[in-house]
Amino acid sequence: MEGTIFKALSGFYYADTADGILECRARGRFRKDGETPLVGDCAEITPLGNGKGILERILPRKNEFLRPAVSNIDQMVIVASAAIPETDPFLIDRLAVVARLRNCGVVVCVNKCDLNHGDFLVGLYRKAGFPVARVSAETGEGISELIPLITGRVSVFTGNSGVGKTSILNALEPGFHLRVGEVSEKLGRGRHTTRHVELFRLSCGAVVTDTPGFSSFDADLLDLNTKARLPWGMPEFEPYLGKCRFSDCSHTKEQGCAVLEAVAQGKIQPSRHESYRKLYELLKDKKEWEQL
Ligand SMILES: Nc1nc2c(ncn2[C@@H]2O[C@H](COP(=O)(O)OP(=O)(O)OP(=O)(O)O)[C@@H](O)[C@H]2O)c(=O)[nH]1
Ligand SMILES: [Zn+2]
Repeated sequence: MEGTIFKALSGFYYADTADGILECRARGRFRKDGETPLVGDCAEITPLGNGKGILERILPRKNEFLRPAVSNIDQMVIVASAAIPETDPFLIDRLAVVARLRNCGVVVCVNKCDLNHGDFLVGLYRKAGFPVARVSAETGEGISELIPLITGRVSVFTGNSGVGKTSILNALEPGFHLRVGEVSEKLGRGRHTTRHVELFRLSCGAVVTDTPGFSSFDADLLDLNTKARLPWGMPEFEPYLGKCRFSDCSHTKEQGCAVLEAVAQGKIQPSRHESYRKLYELLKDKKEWEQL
């Protein structure tokens, strides 16, 4: 039978199947082949009775991420805020590049609008072409506009620490006290969490996970192929790609660059191009083998 892995914990994989939830072990072959089942995977499972099963095979993935280790994600919901802690647009841009280059959609969710409307962020990302929801997890404002953006899809909620990811998930599902405050203060430095990754099905039909602690997906950013494909990580660059004077144009400083011209004409926003340039510099000196 087939099942979707929604939780991985201490060597057990919990899969949602037609027969309900099965607690599974992976066949020894997985370890031998260096293959790790991920939360989000669709798997072939042999049921063993008693709610237990064996993972036989992972079906082809639509995408996969390293940190958090999840697969088959439809979209990244990037939670941002113009109130404390303010979100740096460069972070949003970085996350959005990772998502797009992994065949994963992006929704920008500007939270804490009860404290600050975040017009700058809302305008910036609407103009860049992303679906944007403006919400307050505190008052519930805008949450009804977020729901259609996530219904029927698997979303990973991410964004800088304290921006309100968990609060939004709780606002989406009242009474769904998603690991609130499950934070170890003992470790001293900042917020360290020992949470596992888990997919949750909300009653509105959305499947969600929030990233354990904060993940900038930087490991994913530096992964294979990002450098060559970076321009395709910026959706509003697309109409101009292939139209530069030089075919190997980096779109950072060249004469006859169609992307730079679009920036000059106000069709691409300077802050988005600036993020692209920073990412380009970051990835420029990475040799292919270092990116593996
Ligand atoms: N005023 C206001 N406060 C909010 C809102 N959303 C969240 N907060 C507060 O912001 C703080 C952080 O919220 P969390 O939901 O824990 O943020 P998080 O993004 O999950 O944080 P990490 O788990 O550290 O990644 C809490 O004190 C919340 O009560 C909001 O819309 N308005
Ligand atoms: Zn160019």
